[in-house]
Amino acid sequence: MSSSPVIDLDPPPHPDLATASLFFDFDGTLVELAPTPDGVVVDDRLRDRLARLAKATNGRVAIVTGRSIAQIDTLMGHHAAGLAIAGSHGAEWRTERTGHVTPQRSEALESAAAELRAFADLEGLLFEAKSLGVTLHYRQCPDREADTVAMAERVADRFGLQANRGKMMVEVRLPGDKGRAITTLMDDAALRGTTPWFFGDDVTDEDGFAAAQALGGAGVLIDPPRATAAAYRLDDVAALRDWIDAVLAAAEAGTEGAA
Ligand SMILES: O=P(O)(O)OC[C@H]1O[C@H](O[C@H]2O[C@H](CO)[C@@H](O)[C@H](O)[C@H]2O)[C@H](O)[C@@H](O)[C@@H]1O
Repeated sequence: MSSSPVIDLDPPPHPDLATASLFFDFDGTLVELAPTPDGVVVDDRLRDRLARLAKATNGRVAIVTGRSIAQIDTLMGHHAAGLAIAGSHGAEWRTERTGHVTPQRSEALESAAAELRAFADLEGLLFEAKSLGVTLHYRQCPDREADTVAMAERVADRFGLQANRGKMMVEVRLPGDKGRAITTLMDDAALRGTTPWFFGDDVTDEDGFAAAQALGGAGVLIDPPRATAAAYRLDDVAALRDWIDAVLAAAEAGTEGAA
């Protein structure tokens, strides 16, 4: 079987913050991955970086995540209030103008969650309950991957829900994707006509990269080289933090580039 070679991508240039809208995935992009969902570290330097970016872009900074908005609020504290957030892969969102827009949890989701919780208990998986979905994590028992994914896909299919895979996990949830999430946020009067940049690490971020590009912007992969719809790449969370610091330093010194 032949597969096309993966071409490495350049690091992103500095965006023109006067016209850019910046969208960030959370886990693996803004914060380092941890063994468990509750184990991630959100430090004050990250909160400070996001606040300074929001100031420099006139508020056009958003988190676009597979986590629920409630989880981001818990992890970010009151700093989350200053940012737009699309949670649950875009099934819910919150901006200053719209407030929190979210569908109801469906009976199908309740039933699917009960079945998957029982499966997780039996298999020794970490079960994560979220506002509009559930995640089965096999990071602690990678040999359970195939069975776990198969179970999640069966249950999603039976209850008319969406299953998707991510890093060492599979989710069952209400429909949504990060492309739609970015398109929805970009329709806000404050963002319309600006240039979207989306930074993400996981396969579920690929829809977001494609949407950013379709809207005249670009995706930035935060991961080792792989086949991707992103136009640029940085190695990891630390490299993204350094890049943000350089962008902020240039902007705050009044020497910002205009990509
Ligand atoms: O869209 P994201 O913001 O990247 O969220 C995707 C999922 O992230 C979380 O899981 C991932 O991070 C965990 C903590 O570092 C890690 O243990 C796990 O293996 C990763 O897949 C979160 O728990 C999920 O709910 C999100 O959907």
